[in-house]
Amino acid sequence: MSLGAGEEVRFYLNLLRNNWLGPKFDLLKIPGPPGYWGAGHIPYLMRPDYHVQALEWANKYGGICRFSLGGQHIVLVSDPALVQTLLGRGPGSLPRKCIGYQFFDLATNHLGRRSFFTTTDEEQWLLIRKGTAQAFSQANIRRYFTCALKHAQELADQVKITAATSRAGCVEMQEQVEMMLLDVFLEGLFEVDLRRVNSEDISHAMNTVLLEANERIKFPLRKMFVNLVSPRWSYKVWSAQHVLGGLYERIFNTMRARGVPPEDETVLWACLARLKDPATGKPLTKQQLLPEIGAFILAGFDTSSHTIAWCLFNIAAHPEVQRRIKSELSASGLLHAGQGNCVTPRQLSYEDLPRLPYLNAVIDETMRMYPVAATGSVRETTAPTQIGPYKVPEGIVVWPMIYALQNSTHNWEEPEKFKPERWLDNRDCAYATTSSSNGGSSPSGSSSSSSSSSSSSSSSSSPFGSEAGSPRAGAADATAGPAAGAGSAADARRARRFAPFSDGLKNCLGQALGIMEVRTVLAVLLGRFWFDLAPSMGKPETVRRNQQIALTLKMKEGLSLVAKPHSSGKETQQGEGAVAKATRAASGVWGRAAALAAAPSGPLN
Ligand code: HEM
Repeated sequence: MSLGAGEEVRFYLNLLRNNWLGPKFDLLKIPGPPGYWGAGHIPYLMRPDYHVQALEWANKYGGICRFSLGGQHIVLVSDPALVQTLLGRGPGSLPRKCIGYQFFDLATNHLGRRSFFTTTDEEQWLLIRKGTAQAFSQANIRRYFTCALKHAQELADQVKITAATSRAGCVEMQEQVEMMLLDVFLEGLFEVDLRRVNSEDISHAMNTVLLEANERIKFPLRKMFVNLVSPRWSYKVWSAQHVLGGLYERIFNTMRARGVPPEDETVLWACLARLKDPATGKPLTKQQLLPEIGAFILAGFDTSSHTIAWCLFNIAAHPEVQRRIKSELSASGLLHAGQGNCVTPRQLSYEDLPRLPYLNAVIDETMRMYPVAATGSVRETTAPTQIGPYKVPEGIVVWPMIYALQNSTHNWEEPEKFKPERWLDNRDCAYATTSSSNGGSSPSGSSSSSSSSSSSSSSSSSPFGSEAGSPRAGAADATAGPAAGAGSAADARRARRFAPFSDGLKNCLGQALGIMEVRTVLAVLLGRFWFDLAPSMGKPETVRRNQQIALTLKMKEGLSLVAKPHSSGKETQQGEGAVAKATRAASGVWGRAAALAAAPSGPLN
């Protein structure tokens, strides 16, 4: 599938038709902000945090509203029931067919070919999705856990050294975590020898290309001007594409050199290497595989690493939350005891991960407030379509926007507040309590109320993917193939107001891996360090204002934290005292837990 001009011609014909020719149905009845003649709302969206602007419109105009990028009309949807329908598997769902996705190809290959993530060819998507689903099975996630744990411990060692040698113990975490998870991905899923990879270069190249892709999404015509207006930037993007292309090619060559993998090998590279072109019956060619390798790398490290960075930000900004996490870790024997050289009483195990309900509530609340795929998942109408009470023509971009779904005042009470407790107090927190049939077009948000009546405790203790009633219920269970849902049929019918991994057939394939990585890295880091925001970050409000979309949501200036190892005795007086108290109080529990837990390889060093 090449990036042909056909796609763009179709796009501009749509613009013509939607603006001047052809029926508009109810399009112009959809409420929305006034825009500029010709440019529509582009000027409003040029800000780096354009998702915040979109949220403001959703709050003001309701669960369905409209704006435009030049002549391209966009219907922004944040009503949970309607989001569910649009992304779902049943009638009313829309295909992921939108010009915006083609810009991801900048990062996945420099040959101009579509990956299964961006293609409109459903056969290509199904071939890859189905053929690689096994790579994300429980057994494999457990296997990748070993790799993630090793790298998380190395990261913790690195943080300790950097904190000891830098001014005021400051460590830049966003980039560190990014590079570390790239290593996990390459080593765990592709079994690449990391000595031959410069993670820093790859990570910088990915960021450069994603920044450019992001600008093109907002202004598709940019491609024509950027070479003229900014040749130096163009060259930088081109070079970055080649750095990424070089990595994908090396991975491909390594895969081919390994030969045909045995049937029982289901790690990602083996699943990819086994794929056959349905047309020829032969293994996929280099041209076919490179974009797919790129798509997995693109999707697989930026997302998890920025989620971890946002969690660390929230934790550092809320000392009371951090103390509670420490006491939970302490009760499980996973908090550094405060003596010796950073030794935790026992090694973190895979089974521990779902058994840390408070830490997991912090992760869920962070993923609600700062979903890294904030601006996913975009869809497009391919025929006149009913969107809630409105009928819209073909070729309209419909945007069930994750950030607006999870942060709008019509879906949540006090959405701007960081409250991990909401996940503990209400096991149905991920779901809207009522669903509208009209798509919630009322600005008052009558479509779905956030008030929760249930107060049963949810200490999600079941393994990943089968946490019925948990935020991830209904998410794809990789073991069951592409379209499978792990939640009950009743859960699948309930409207979700929390979908950080998107929903429906094309939800996140790697979500079990992502969650495992986030939990593992946080448990290891928080077991060893007390984190404060570095003074250079300013107040938490400043960080919130400095959000940036570079396809994923990140902190514009990175995340600088003061990391205080528990052994240094440098924790803040308040923090240290409370943690020590919690540790003593929990020592009885820990004693029992330690006796029960079979620590596989003894204490950490
Ligand atoms: C916390 C971490 C992650 C988050 C929040 C996340 C979120 C998402 C979202 C929202 C989508 C849908 C995007 C759209 O339709 O526009 C998606 C797709 C995808 N994600 Fe993730 N993701 C995460 C981690 C991962 C990891 C670790 C992998 C590993 C390979 C991965 C692989 C994929 C793939 C392959 C797709 C495309 C699926 C398809 O088109 O069928 N993700 N992800």
